[in-house]
Amino acid sequence: MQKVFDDVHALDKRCVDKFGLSEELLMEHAAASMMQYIRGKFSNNEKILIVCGAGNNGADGIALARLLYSQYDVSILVPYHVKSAMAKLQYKRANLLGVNIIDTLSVLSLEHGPDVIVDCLFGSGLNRDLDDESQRLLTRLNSRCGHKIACDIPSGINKQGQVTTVGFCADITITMGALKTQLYSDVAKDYTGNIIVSDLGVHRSIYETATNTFLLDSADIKLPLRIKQNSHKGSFGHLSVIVGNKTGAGIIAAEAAFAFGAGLVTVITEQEVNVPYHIMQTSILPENCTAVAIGMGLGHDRKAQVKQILNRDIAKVVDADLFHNDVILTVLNSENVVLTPHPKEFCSLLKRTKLAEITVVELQNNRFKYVRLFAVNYPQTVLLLKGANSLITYNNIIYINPLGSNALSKGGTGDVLTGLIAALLAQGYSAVNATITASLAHCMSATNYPKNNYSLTPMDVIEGVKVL
Ligand SMILES: NC(=O)C1=CN([C@@H]2O[C@H](COP(=O)(O)OP(=O)(O)OC[C@H]3O[C@@H](n4cnc5c(N)ncnc54)[C@H](O)[C@@H]3O)[C@@H](O)[C@H]2O)[C@@H](O)CC1
Ligand SMILES: [K+]
Repeated sequence: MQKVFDDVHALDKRCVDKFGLSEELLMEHAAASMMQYIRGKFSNNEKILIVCGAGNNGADGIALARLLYSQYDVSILVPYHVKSAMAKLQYKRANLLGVNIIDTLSVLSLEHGPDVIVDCLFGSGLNRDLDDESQRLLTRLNSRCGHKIACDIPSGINKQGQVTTVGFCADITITMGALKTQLYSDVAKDYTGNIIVSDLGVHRSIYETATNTFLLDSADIKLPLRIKQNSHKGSFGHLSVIVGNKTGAGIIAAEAAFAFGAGLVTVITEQEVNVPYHIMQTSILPENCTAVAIGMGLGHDRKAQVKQILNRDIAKVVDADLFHNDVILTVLNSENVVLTPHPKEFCSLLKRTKLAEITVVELQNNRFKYVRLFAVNYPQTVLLLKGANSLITYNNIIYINPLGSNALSKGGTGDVLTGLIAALLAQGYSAVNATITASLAHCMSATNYPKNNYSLTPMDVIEGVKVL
């Protein structure tokens, strides 16, 4: 788990005030870390184009050019007059050294384009929409071949993680000091490439302060591996899955839960459904059940039964249709409840809770803002907002799961996730731990899937969690 920050300006300032570092020293480290990355990957004399803006993001790039000069065939493209004091200083140094400085892309030959393009146009100082010239430049850079590195933040991604017009499409983002939330908006996922952090003169653990946002990784998974031999099916919980009108959703969730370790799984249904032999079925909730999954394919019937089940003091995952029903309000802020909405369902939840009345576009543009709003009002409820980077919140902390894959954009994969979370709740995991592990397992299964990414089925995801 790594720390993530909304803004690192205060952390930069703290380095200067508390540890006596200077802005120049921080910048030297930023440039050196990009140099190290390039040296580790590219041989001498490769062609490197560094595109530098007027502020300190540009200054990082100009300093990088100085460090790479003579070992590589370096050019810096400076399309606007440098403005910040550091950019002016770095520009003067690069000039004295004889670095090739150009002001337009067209002077570079198309046939022998650069092997590496480093984007240092805008970083954290982007404070307005890109003008036509910057848009054209970024579009042309994106269309060029070559390994693409973004310095700090891909140009065009704003503070909220939105790309309003064009953004630099990087293979890797080398971000300065610490991870930033804007790099983990859903939109940003198509621009950042891999993300690594550069130290800025002190080790990252010293640079970073306290935060309430964390980035999950595969090491955070805690699989329900069985330890004790002296066990029986009851040792691993009994999950009830409420099956609704669309019976497939509940059956997929039940299958997923069985594969993820639940000792017993029963589907609760008023009609006879076709389930595998190892899944039981009945019409009322068994007394000994240890968790419930409800909402998937439910439709809007059975209101009395749904209310009764939601009122039972038992761990539950609530999904899908229930976010469009005021009955959801009865479970908010009770312990051991996990909500797993997709963006449209989350908008409905926000409306029902009277926290906000917004469109899906507004939500997607401000995912962190609205998840935090929910978290502040319902700190005891675990929320998992689905997306390219799913956000999980509990107790005012946000966990980002960046491992999502486009292969999961398929009907039925959400039902698998519900089943995985419910399986862990049934086995006694806390709501937040169940959600973190299930969400990671779901994504890791999709990532490990060996066939083409368009072909993944919910059953493949279930198969994948068996071999993590
Ligand atoms: N503050 C520090 O101590 C450090 C800063 N560093 C670098 O400095 C960067 C931030 O530098 P700045 O605050 O100077 O900001 P930037 O360099 O990101 O951009 C600011 C400049 O771009 C202009 N600008 C903003 N939006 C624009 C738009 N849409 N179209 C045209 N021009 C636009 C501004 O007027 C300003 O001239 C970080 O991203 C990082 O790369 C690093 O060197 C590490 C240390
Ligand atoms: K940049």
